[in-house]
Amino acid sequence: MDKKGILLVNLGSPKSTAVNDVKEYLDEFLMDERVIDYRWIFRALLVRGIILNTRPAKSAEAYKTVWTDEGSPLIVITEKIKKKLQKVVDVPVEIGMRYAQPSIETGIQKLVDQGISEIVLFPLYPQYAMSTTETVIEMAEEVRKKKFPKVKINYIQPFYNRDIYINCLAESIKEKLPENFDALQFSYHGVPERHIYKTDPSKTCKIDDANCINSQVDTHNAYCYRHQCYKTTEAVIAKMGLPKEKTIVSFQSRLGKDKWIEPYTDETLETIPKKGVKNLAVVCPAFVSDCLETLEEISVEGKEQFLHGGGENFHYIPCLNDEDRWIEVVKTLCEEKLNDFYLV
Ligand SMILES: C=CC1=C(C)c2cc3[nH]c(cc4nc(cc5[nH]c(cc1n2)c(C)c5CCC(=O)O)C(CCC(=O)O)=C4C)c(C)c3C=C
Ligand SMILES: [Fe+2]
Ligand SMILES: [Fe+2]
Repeated sequence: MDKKGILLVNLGSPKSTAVNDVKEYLDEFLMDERVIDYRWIFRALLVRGIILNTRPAKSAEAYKTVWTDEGSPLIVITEKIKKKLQKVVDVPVEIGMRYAQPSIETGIQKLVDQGISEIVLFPLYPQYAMSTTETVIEMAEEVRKKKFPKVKINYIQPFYNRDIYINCLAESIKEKLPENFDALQFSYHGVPERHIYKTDPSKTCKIDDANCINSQVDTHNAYCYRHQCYKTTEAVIAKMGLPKEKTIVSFQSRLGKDKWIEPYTDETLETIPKKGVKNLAVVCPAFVSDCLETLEEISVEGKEQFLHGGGENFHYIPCLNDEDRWIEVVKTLCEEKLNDFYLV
């Protein structure tokens, strides 16, 4: 019987808050053709000729505000998830990051060193996107073919609509919601709009905007990131018994001048107080672990934008992180794949 193991994959962080380390990380990240999907020469001109001249210093300052004694929150939390999962499953668990260290290759190597030849790889993103799930799988396959051709990898699919995840997220939000709030905002990481019309044609958004965001449309292509975000939202608020009128969906972290999927979180935060939303709770379900984008961009910058727009109380709801109920979900999703190895 082949020995099995689990690899949890997250996005990754710079190795320190030094500007040069942030620059190295951003170079690897933004030169990924699934993140900035221009032809190599145009991507290099944009990233190395423009973005990397100014962004690393700005991002390094932002990272300093969230960095902990143990390191980047994203890495520290992913390690905590690994440790808790390891206590409840009977196969070895390792972590790997799509960018920087520990890399996906390092994670696979650690499993192989323990005699493992069948790996369940879990991209820790609830919704599918070219710049998340797809690039993780591409990288893992590249590494596997080049360095570990005898290893089999079974990939966990996006779980944006799985009942066990929805129940877990709904319960977690419910527990953390303040007593009085005018609206609950779901802020998802954005992507350039063209990303949802791209990649493999079977994964492309094929319907108009209104239907894409209408989560009732079941015939919609299962791999549209925007649609999956609306599906997650709809399922969670149904589970919580929250009226749709009390919820807002928006997309954060826009970079550059291209059109990204709308509405934008920063603009929404500035304008909703004028529409009567004075007490706001915000949750970020594109992330399973807190990171720069939630702890700085939402909790600090987002709060300022909301207060500046006339808001009064801003309440950030943390990600699932290493909550026990989330570890149970991770365990279940991993065990499903460990058990169906021969069905793929
Ligand atoms: C074109 C640029 C980007 C796309 C597309 C993108 C998609 C995307 N990203 C995440 C999750 C995370 N992104 C994080 C940081 C981050 N993202 C971008 C750019 C794009 N992301 C940049 C330049 C950065 C670095 C920070 C900065 O300079 O602003 C993080 C946090 C990492 C950390 O160390 O804490 C996460 C997580 C998703 C889910 C996604 C598409 C759906
Ligand atoms: Fe990002
Ligand atoms: Fe769509």
